[in-house]
Amino acid sequence: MVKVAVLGASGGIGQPLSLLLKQNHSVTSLALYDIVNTPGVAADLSHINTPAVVTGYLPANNGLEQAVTGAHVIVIPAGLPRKPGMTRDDLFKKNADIVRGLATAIAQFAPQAFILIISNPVNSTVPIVAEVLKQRGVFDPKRLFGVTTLDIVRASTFTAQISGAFSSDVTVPVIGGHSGVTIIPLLSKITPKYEFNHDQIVALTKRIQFGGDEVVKAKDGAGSATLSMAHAGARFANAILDATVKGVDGIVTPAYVYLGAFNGANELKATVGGLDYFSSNVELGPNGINKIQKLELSAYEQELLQAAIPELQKSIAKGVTFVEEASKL
Ligand SMILES: NC(=O)c1ccc[n+]([C@@H]2O[C@H](COP(=O)([O-])OP(=O)(O)OC[C@H]3O[C@@H](n4cnc5c(N)ncnc54)[C@H](O)[C@@H]3O)[C@@H](O)[C@H]2O)c1
Ligand SMILES: O=C(O)C[C@H](O)C(=O)O
Repeated sequence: MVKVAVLGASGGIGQPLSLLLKQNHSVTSLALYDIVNTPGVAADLSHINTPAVVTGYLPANNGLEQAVTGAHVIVIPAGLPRKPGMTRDDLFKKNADIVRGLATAIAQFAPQAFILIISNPVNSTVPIVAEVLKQRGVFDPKRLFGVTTLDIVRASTFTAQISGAFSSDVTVPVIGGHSGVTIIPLLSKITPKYEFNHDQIVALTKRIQFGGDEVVKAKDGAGSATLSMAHAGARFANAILDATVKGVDGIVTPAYVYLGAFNGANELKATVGGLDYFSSNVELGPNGINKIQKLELSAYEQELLQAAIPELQKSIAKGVTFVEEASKL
């Protein structure tokens, strides 16, 4: 059995993400958990003639426990989205609590699962989940991922609009974190190779860093990216399933991870100011992360990294402190 659980499955991301995961024939069980509406979403998806058996859970009757128990992959898009004028960090107060609660249940009922965090602010919510798992002695850094795939998707789209390439053929590694200046697109590493001039690099970098704001502004109070995020979340979840269920070799993709217990982590940590969490290309294997790749940066990208480090430091510390304080209550 290959069970995938989506926590926050009734939301703007949760519903289309669950739809896309229902298309993956490796998935035999799809468990949808939310505080509202999952019976309806599950009934609807369950009529699609793909293998996954869909079940919906609410908090009543140990719904969260049932949703995560036995899950191979758990994807978390639960939590509030931004409105215009807000930063992702403005979501911390509400979403930190939500994510901590979900992580507590995962630690107890699904400690072996691959955990994919979408809820913002990702730069802090991933440390929150890690701290909860550490406190309970079940943290495996190879299995916890902050999903930054939307930045990679945007980077392909925005760069192709300038270079004229087919966007689906373009790969741009995006490293750092998932918020404003912590998002560092490596345009020097774009494939197929393309030489942007400096003004183009500066403009594209800014657009990729603040791509989320474009959607928040256009939605005008109705939330943030949901459909493109569902695409990105499914793409990342499918990569994890391919590596860990089908045994597909050679999958490399950026993700925001804890720098520990896999090849390359210490070397990378030394080049990013000692940060405990960072997004870079990870090489996936049957047990999750095999290796994280080192950075090769242009002079401009090095400047971007220096701007990102203090921001990331603050966001990571905020997540860690939150769990420490909460556990004293
Ligand atoms: N990582 C990324 O690139 C990325 C991209 C887009 C959005 N996001 C983030 O994803 C999150 C969700 O965005 P959305 O647009 O789907 O929001 P949404 O409000 O449409 O959906 C969120 C869902 O979470 C549910 N929820 C709330 N508390 C819960 C709990 N304790 N347990 C389970 N479910 C709970 C809500 O009922 C709702 O259905 C936001 O934090 C947003 O900022 C991240
Ligand atoms: O911008 C947001 O708040 C949502 C998400 O992080 C995004 O990048 O679209």
